Amino acid sequence: MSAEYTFVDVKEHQSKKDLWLVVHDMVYSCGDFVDEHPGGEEVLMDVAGQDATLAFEVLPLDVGHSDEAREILNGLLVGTLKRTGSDPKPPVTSPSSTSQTQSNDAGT
Ligand code: HEM
Repeated sequence: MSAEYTFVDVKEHQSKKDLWLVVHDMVYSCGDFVDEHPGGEEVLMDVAGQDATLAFEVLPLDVGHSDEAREILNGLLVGTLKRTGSDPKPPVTSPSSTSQTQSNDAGT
């Protein structure tokens, strides 16, 4: 699927059963996966409807998720993110970019 969604669209899916999140400007529908997540449903609910790039890449065990987790994520893809002018910039997650400090409040 290659539909395009804005954050306005993504934010409409914040319930446990209908949970979208953004990782690297791709949009994923994770409702069916929430109960199976080894990290628990709470952390997914925390980023529901938001950019979860940092949460996915960095927070778990300080190293991010495994390749297996990435494959699961791929299977949940519903489209790509279309950023509009006022949207937060994508978080910088490259390990080589430690000198960059960037605040990314994707919340409302
Ligand atoms: C749809 C997106 C996600 C998928 C498919 C996913 C998948 C997984 C998988 C398969 C694991 C097992 C370890 C591994 O293979 O890396 C895991 C662990 C974990 N995940 Fe996620 N995850 C997602 C999003 C998140 C988010 C947004 C957070 C927020 C911080 C998070 C936090 C964790 C934590 C803390 C663990 C470690 C659990 C433990 O072993 O104690 N995950 N996740």
